[in-house]
Amino acid sequence: MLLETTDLTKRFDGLVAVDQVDLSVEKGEIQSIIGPNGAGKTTTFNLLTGMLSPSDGEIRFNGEDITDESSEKRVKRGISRSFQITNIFPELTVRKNIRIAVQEEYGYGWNFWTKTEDIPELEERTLEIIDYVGITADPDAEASTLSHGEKRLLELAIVVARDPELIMLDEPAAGMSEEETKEVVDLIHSLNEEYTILLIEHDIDLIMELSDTITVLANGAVIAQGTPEEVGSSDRVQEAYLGGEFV
Ligand SMILES: Nc1ncnc2c1ncn2[C@@H]1O[C@H](COP(=O)(O)OP(=O)(O)OP(=O)(O)O)[C@@H](O)[C@H]1O
Repeated sequence: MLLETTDLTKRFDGLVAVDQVDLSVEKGEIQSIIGPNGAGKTTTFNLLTGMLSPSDGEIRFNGEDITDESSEKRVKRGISRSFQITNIFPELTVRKNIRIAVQEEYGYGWNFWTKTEDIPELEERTLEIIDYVGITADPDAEASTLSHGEKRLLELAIVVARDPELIMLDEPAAGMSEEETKEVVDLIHSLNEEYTILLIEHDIDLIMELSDTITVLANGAVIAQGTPEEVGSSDRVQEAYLGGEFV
């Protein structure tokens, strides 16, 4: 198992946002975490990336206990999360945004004044990633000038640059047109040839199409886990979604 949690729990004062969640993410799969608003999806992601510390429970990655590790250490282990665009430096070019992540991965460290344009391996890797992710925008364009869809691609390029094993995607299709959503589906499929994917998403069609496994949360707890077919036919899931979506 690539990623596993046991009894993962997060309490905020009186509220149990994540309630004894057992997750198992297998190497090579696409797993989705779904659930109504406030179900605990984002909090679970924050626990997995180390942005929040659990109140209880354990997180293991490749069999090792990472429950108390820093976010940066988890990134080094290969857990990389795509935030909704917030990883991007808007005033820097597409190329520079990616190169900063490549630099960090290659151990050069970075600051705004480091001259790295002259290091061929960084430039080569940067261009390779632009090509792999399918960014068609001008690499020398300022990130702030990109369309929403292109920004999401840039965000993914930054994630890929950290050479992850597990890519965590936070609503990858949010704010995208139907056409762009199709492209995201294709991109996630092709990312999955190399990486394990864990995603949070509200778009049920996209989830049913992409997922090998779905974990459904409601009020912080797991109410169903299984293939899209299994989860879609669960009465508890139908109830949690007030009928509708899965029918
Ligand atoms: N820092 C916090 N302090 C207090 N309560 C919080 C905090 N973060 C989240 N919560 C609460 O925990 C519960 C779970 O929230 P969370 O954001 O994880 O749900 P979600 O499934 O991601 O929802 P959405 O689909 O709306 O993004 C909610 O009731 C939320 O109000």
